[in-house]
Parts: sequence; C-alpha cells; structure tokens
Amino acid sequence: MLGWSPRWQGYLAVAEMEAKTPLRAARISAIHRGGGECIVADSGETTTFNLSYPHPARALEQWPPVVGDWAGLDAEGAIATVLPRVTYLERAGVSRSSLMQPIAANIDALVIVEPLRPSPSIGRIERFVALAHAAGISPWLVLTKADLVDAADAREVLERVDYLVDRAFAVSNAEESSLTPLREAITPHDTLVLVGRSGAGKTTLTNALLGLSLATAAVREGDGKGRHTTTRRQLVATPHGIILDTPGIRALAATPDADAIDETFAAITDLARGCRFADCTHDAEPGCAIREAVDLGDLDAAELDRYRRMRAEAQRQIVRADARLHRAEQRQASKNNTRGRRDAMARKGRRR
Ligand SMILES: Nc1nc2c(ncn2[C@@H]2O[C@H](COP(=O)(O)OP(=O)(O)OP(=O)(O)O)[C@@H](O)[C@H]2O)c(=O)[nH]1
Ligand SMILES: [Zn+2]
Repeated sequence: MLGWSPRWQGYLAVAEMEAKTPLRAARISAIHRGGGECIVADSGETTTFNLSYPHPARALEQWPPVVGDWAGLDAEGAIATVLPRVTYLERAGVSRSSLMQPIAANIDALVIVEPLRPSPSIGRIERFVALAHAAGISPWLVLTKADLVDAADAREVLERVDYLVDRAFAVSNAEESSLTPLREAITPHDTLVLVGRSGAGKTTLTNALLGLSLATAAVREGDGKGRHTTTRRQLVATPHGIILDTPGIRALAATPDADAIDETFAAITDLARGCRFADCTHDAEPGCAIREAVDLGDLDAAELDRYRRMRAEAQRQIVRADARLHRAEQRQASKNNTRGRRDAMARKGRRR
C-alpha cells in the first residue's frame, strides 16, 4: 500500500539514526496553507499535521513536504523529516534559493492523457514527455475516446507516437474491457499522475481506474484555528495503484530542461552529433546534418520545428526565472537593510 518499499525502509532507517529516535513512516496526501494531511504507513490512518507546530524544523523550512513525499513522524505525530525524493515534478518557483519549486514527489509514471478526437496533438504529448524526462518519471500515454474513431485510426496514432513513451494504450470509457491492458500495467505500489488538456478525459479515467469518484473523496478538516476548510484529497491510494492529483499539476506542460527536451527528440539529438559545429543551431550553419536529413526526407521538418520551438521556450523560461530570482534577491537585500537599520536604532535607544 501507498508505494512503501525497501528503498524507503532504508531511508527511514538513516533518518531514525540521525534523529536518534524511532520514526513512523507516513505519505503526504494533501498540502494546504501551513500544514496538510498524511497517511500513516503501518496503520493506514490519515492524520493532519501542522508545519509550524511544535516548531518549524530548519530542514522542513528549506525542504517543505509536497504531496507524494514520504515523511518520518515523531512520537507526537509531527513531521520530523522528509525522506529523500526519488522523483519530483517542479514548476518555476519564486523561492529565494532556487528557480524551481517541487510540487509533487515520488511519482512513478506520468500518464499523458490525450483524446483521439479532437485530433491528438503530438506537440502536446512531446511537451509532457519532456517534463517526465526532466523529472526522471516514466512517461506513459493513454489515448482516450477510442470509441469516437476507427480502430485502425487509433492503432495508427498509437504506432506513430509509441517511440516517445514507455507504455502506450488506447482506451474508451464506453468499453470497459479497453481499460484492461492499462489496469494490468499498473502495479499496486505505482504512483501515477494524470496530465493532459482540459476535456481529455482525466477525471473519467481516474474514476474508472479507482472505481470511485474523486469529488466525493473531499474531506472536511480543521486547520487548528477553529476555521474549517474543505480540501480535496490529493493522493488517493487504492489496492490498484496510487493516483496523485494536486491543484495545477494537470496543466504543467513546459520544462526549461534542455537535456530533457533533447532526450525527447532522440532522433534529432542523434543526428546533431553529425553536424560540423558542436554548437550548431541547425539554422544556417554549413555542414548541418539535421537540415541535410530534412532535405533528404529522413527527418520531418515539422518535428524539427517543434524541437526548436520547445528549446527556445525553455531558454525564455530560464531567462524569466533568472529575472524573478534577481528581483527576489533585491527584495531580500532591501528587507535585510531595513531590519539592520531598525536593529541599529533599537540599540541606540537602549544606550540612552
Ligand atoms: N466518447 C467518449 N467520451 C469520453 C471518454 N472519456 C471521457 N469522455 C468525456 O469527455 C468529457 C471530458 O472528460 P473529463 O474526464 O471531465 O476530462 P478532464 O480531462 O478531467 O477535463 P478537465 O477536468 O477539464 O481537465 C466528459 O464529457 C466525458 O464524459 C471516452 O472514452 N469516450
Ligand atoms: Zn546542425
């Protein structure tokens, strides 16, 4: 259950040695302002935690837990430590120390949900595949709404995009048996995240896989201050696998990771080794193996175009993130400055 494995057992043992106290393993199932909820591995019970109580441990401040994390709980049930992450999805962040901010951890498969009708977009699939590579997560593809196209068309699309992902399926919600190969591919300890455009069928597929409605899994809980908030559980564990669904995660689509993009466009990356110049932009340089392949019909010009646009977008993201980081640093510097002056004035006041 929950994806617990000997690997986590090992991490927990190390954490217990460092903490010099036994810890209980729990998986973070929801995060909200100031706290969240987690599922305790040995009992299966869900408990809430507060990140500022009893005290914000320094490590937790620097490395706040995200949904999917494994944590070690102390005797009081507070999070003592977050175990190392095997994979994590991140988005451009605003933190002072880094450009990217993790939003979900320990995901085994990024399930790209793309409808067969309207026509699937290979560009959108590629962007999600690059995201998976950047996070070290296995990319899977589920083409939905197979009932709306000919079986031959569905097969043709599957064959065309199969090389991009580790597993590919075509399913129809109208035909229960079409889900069997996907169900069988998921092992009970796999943690999946479903991503895809709006209307692709993610909710429908999630419900079919879990056999329950996520909307009805909403839980009411107190935040300890007497105010009540309704949060949707963001990690749902079932005997058939674990589905993680945090706000904003479904729409993630671009990665600034150039290596992950290169990995996605493996054919282009291979060809690029034959370019005369190592820093060839495949634009106008002489001896460009990629343009030559396009001219010879060995490489699809549209694929090259998508590759170049994705790399350019990644570059723009990095520039934007740098600018954000720079502004955040300036804000912090100005804050420190103000604080310094206030302290100095307070000291003067005491001397008087
Ligand atoms: N014909 C057909 N319709 C489907 C299938 N799967 C989902 N749909 C329909 O497609 C629509 C969108 O499905 P959702 O599951 O809500 O899509 P979603 O990806 O969760 O959408 P967002 O919540 O906007 O991100 C609904 O009307 C579903 O009934 C399918 O296999 N075949
Ligand atoms: Zn080139």
